[in-house]
Amino acid sequence: MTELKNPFASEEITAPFNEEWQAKRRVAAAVRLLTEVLVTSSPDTSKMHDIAEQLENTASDFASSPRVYGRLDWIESGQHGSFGQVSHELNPLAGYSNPLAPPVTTRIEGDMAIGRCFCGWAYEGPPGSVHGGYVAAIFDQFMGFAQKLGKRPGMTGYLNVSYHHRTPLTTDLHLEARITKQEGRKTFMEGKMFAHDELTASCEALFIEPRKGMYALKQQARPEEVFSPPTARSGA
Ligand SMILES: CCCCCCCC(=O)SCCNC(=O)CCNC(=O)[C@H](O)C(C)(C)COP(=O)(O)OP(=O)(O)OC[C@H]1O[C@@H](n2cnc3c(N)ncnc32)[C@H](O)[C@@H]1OP(=O)(O)O
Repeated sequence: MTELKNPFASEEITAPFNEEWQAKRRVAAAVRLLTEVLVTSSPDTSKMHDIAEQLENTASDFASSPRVYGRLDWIESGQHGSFGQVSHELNPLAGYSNPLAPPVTTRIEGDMAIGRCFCGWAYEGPPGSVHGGYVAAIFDQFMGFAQKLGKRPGMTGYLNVSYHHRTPLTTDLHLEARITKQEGRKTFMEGKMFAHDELTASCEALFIEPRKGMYALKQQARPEEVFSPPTARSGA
């Protein structure tokens, strides 16, 4: 079971597996900063075109290194860490090496899961507030971690989110979750999100352990095609 052991479950941020991830965390932090600056600044247009060219060159330079697509490929060589360690880095909500991740941090305290998150201006939906889709995504990640309490890890069957108050940007968000019921492969949970002690959102979630267990997912077919993001130059 160590392969899928969850490395998110510490109050401290788990250290990177090796120097490669340490460097990638730094790059990811820089990209996060870039995203924050992009959506909160207004340089003149020609300066922005210059910046875009620099970034395009940086991306090409990056892309010329060996490419690895997907966590299964990342673990294949044994050089980049275990499935859990790679997930810890690349998870789209909690991965320190993935600039899409705010990131969400998580830990277990007794029979509760506790989480923390902080969303900058790039996450704005309603004015000054976190986009509701991101609130749901944060819950999905957090509840997916919290099901660890039940020891039957599975995938989200449903996630019903209630939005009580706006969830503010640039504010420490506190998350709590607990199991309400377990029936065989099914784990039912409830979760809450707070900002400054105010309940902003809550959820009810069902996670279902797949018939053949989570390991079976590793045997399933993986996407074949290499994804090339559209660029402004290609007109998208
Ligand atoms: C360990 C880290 C995990 C991290 C998770 C991160 C969170 C995620 O983003 S997961 C991604 C989003 N979720 C998904 O993609 C899941 C897609 N769905 C599936 O793959 C499958 O439907 C799966 C695995 C959930 C269940 O499939 P399977 O194992 O075949 O279940 P199956 O035997 O049909 O049903 C089991 C039970 O669950 C119930 N059930 C299945 N789906 C649902 C559902 N959506 N809602 C309610 N009940 C359901 C069935 O009715 C059945 O109940 P009972 O035993 O009482 O008859």
